[in-house]
Amino acid sequence: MEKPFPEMKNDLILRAARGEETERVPVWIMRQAGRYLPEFRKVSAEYDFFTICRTPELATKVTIQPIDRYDGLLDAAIIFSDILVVPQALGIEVVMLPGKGPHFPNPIVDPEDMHRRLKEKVDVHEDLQYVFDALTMTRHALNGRVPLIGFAGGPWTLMTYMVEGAEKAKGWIHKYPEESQELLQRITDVIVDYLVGQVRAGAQMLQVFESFGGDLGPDDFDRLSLPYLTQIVERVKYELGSDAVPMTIFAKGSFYALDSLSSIGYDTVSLNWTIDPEDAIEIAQGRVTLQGNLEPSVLLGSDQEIEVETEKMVRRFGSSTRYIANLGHGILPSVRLEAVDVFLRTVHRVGRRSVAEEK
Ligand SMILES: Cc1c2[nH]c(c1CCC(=O)O)Cc1[nH]c(c(CCC(=O)O)c1C)Cc1[nH]c(c(CCC(=O)O)c1C)Cc1[nH]c(c(C)c1CCC(=O)O)C2
Repeated sequence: MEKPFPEMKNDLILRAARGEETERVPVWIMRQAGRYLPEFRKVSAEYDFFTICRTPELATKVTIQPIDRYDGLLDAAIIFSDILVVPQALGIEVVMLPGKGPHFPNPIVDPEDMHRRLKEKVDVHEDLQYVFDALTMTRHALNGRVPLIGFAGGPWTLMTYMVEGAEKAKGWIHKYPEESQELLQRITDVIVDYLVGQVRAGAQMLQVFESFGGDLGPDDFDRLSLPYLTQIVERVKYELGSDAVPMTIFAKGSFYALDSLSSIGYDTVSLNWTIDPEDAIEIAQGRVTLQGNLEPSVLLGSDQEIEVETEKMVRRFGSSTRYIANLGHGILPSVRLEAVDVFLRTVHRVGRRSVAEEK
């Protein structure tokens, strides 16, 4: 018998994602385990990025770092990993260049190359078991303090990386339209198994990062991203049961797709700062919980500015009970520790459920 997971002491974010009433607006920060934390920099000076991902003890440790530092202020942990572990599982090499980001030494150059090099059958329990182990270990170590979020990259975003960037990816969709759909489908199939495995291992909420969604215009998004994002949510919920786990879609910059993204089965839609809260609420019509969307560089400003901008954001979203506060993208590495504290405390202060009534 496996050890049961600890009882939850704070499930605010899960309730908000499902559209239930919450006492206050929940908050977490994309990339909250990262370089702005001195304790993270210490670990990352000692171990290579993917070594941390592949070592459950290390992944658990860094996942919990922000939860400890901002004790009682964050309402979720997100497992320390990267969206690029899926291309690795498909057989494509990825290295993380410190301070520069991901690098693909041998990107896929054409369909023939894809057929030759892409692994035909990926068994996520063989290639990505280390993520599942990290999730199980972290879920126990969190001891019910906050829910644990699992994640994957969106197919269009991963394809862009695998063929070496947006220009090449757009070249593919015009030069090799059928094989592009094949590549997107093959990536999607792995993502579905991967997300299902994450939930079985202990993830309590899932987020799909279609970070390069905004590179596509509305028509291309409908062809190259939306069908796969739809498959992901439908198939994961089919496998696990539709109430098993709330799912968030973050298609960064694809504000034009908010209506469709609100109607394909995701519980939460994460927004960046290119859409006004009022417009988002109007389009979403209560079908989904909205998450976001502070411009991350606000956290580079003074405490006072952070407080003003955060308060404005929470009040603007606040008339919607279906809201989770976050940044519009990942936290920047040069953000001060105190700035994060101000952001979180402001959400706690302004986001009490009286906000809606005050308006
Ligand atoms: C596009 C993307 C990637 N990775 C991810 C995305 C989607 C989100 C987004 O749009 O930003 C997702 C991701 N990457 C990381 C997490 C961990 C959990 C968390 O949010 O705290 C998550 C959720 C760790 C990481 N992933 C990376 C770091 C920094 C590693 C380091 O240099 O020490 C961390 C903590 C590296 C990474 N990984 C990636 C890039 C572009 C970079 C370099 C840019 C950067 O450094 O911020 C690919």
